Amino acid sequence: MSGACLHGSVIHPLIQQQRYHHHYLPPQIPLRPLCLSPLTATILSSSNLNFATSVLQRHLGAELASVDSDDTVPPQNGNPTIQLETEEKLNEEAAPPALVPEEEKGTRLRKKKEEENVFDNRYKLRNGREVFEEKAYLVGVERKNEVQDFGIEESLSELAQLADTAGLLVVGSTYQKLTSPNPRTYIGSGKVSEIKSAIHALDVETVIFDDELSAGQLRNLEKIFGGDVRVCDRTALILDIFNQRAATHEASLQVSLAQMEYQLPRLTKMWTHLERQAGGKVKGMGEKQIEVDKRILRNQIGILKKELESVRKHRKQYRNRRFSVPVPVVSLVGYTNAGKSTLLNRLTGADVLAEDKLFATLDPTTRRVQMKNGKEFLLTDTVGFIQKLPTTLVAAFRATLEEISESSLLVHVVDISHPLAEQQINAVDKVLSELDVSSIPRLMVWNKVDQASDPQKVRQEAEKREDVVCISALTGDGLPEFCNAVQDRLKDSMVWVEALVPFENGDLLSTIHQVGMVEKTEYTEQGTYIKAHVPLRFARMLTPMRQLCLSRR
Ligand SMILES: Nc1nc2c(ncn2[C@@H]2O[C@H](COP(=O)(O)OP(=O)(O)OP(=O)(O)O)[C@@H](O)[C@H]2O)c(=O)[nH]1
Ligand SMILES: [Mg+2]
Repeated sequence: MSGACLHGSVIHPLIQQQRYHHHYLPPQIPLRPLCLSPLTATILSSSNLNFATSVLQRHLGAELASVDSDDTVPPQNGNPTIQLETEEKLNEEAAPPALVPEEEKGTRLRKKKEEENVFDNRYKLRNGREVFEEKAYLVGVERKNEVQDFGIEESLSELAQLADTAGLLVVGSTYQKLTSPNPRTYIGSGKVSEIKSAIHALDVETVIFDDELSAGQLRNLEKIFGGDVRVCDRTALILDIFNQRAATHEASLQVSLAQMEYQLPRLTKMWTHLERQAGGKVKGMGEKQIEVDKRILRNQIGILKKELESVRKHRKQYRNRRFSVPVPVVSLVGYTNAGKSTLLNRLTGADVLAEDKLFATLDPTTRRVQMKNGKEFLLTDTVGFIQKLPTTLVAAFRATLEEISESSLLVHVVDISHPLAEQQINAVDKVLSELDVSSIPRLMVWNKVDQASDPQKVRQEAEKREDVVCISALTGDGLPEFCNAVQDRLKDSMVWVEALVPFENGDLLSTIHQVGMVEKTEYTEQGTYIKAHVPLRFARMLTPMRQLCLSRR
């Protein structure tokens, strides 16, 4: 199967066994006439059951797609699974029953039962969904003559974490030092043979490369590894996690779009499949079909983009409404697993999922932070970043990340206890530079100080630096200092005013107290005299009163 997806990990073994029939991930989008070819449409997971069922029924015909009532594979978690009756299965059923001695039948049954038990044990609950724990083998390449922030072993260990988050069981890994990747197989032929042996020895089902592979490389490697071994890359793995995690309509749309854009240049497996089926005679047919599929996918991408545009408009309107009360917006950004959601939860009592997994958050969540001094700001939690984050993914999430570009302050949350904290900071800076947010003031927060090997030393180091606050979102340590630092930074983005506010403008005065930084209040006969830092729009509203104030002097 094509390296474009790992979705097989979320469906039952009957479908697993037909893996080479799956070509790309099912878009997690509402029902619309997606006319993928029958072979292409055979990707199913319980999460998009309706979508998949309808696609299958429409394109395979109702007799080929049915909700599974097969008692050998019980529905998982109450979610019905879909069983595909592929050509092989239909042929199998058509064949006359062979005569098998009773004893042999018993042994076969026992063996089947044992196999089923092994399969059963490999169903795991990940991201709130049941997944089939495939055995994965990781492969990386260290480029000679190139200085990388993340060493190869560190990058592979992060890849293992990603694989674990996706619900795979990592059984081994390897890497190779290369001057430049092999255009056919990415790695050298010796390494390919070594991996092939490992595949057999360890029963590997998926080989994951730490770097993005071309369609040709994916195809060649799958051919060499043979059987049902699938090959995929880091991007496909991240997309698979995003697919599992997407909880809202907008996130689903964005993930679908990113998946389709990733799959478009990689639509090759169908061709291979048809070729394999008919000994190359229908090669032309396969090629034609791939063109049809590409066209369908392109149309689908267009529809998705339009739909995202409308969601984006809606979000903008919502943001504009929110801005009618101009509470400053502070966005939390940072490497995945740094503790952004934990910080938001801690400060606002929100209930955002925070867990020791990568990419726990996909959707931005905004909550109001009320400080002890009565001041307020809005805090937005965003999707985490990671090294080697493909530009297509950053682009796909641009709509969500627009929240970041419209904030008054970016708080960069760092897991300071992580051995690669510095490299993670660089990776985040790199993504931020792609988002064009360089003009927004930033504050750096060193989180998880409680977990650092020498918390005291970390605190001392932070004190030396002006732009860093040390906290523990988990224990609450340093949070008052964090809020003060946020206020100080926000002040920098405001306008300094001295104004005389007439008593009849009492509402305005209280809003200024709420959103601005008032340094002096004095009650006079003409009104309230204030000295404050206020957001620009308030400075403009206060203009006539500022003149009043000047004439008072
Ligand atoms: N020891 C310790 N653990 C923390 C702290 N802050 C967060 N964590 C843990 O770190 C893990 C990740 O936290 P999240 O808040 O989900 O991280 P995130 O940055 O939102 O991650 P993504 O949503 O994946 O980008 C969780 O297991 C938290 O409990 C901290 O200050 N100290
Ligand atoms: Mg989070």
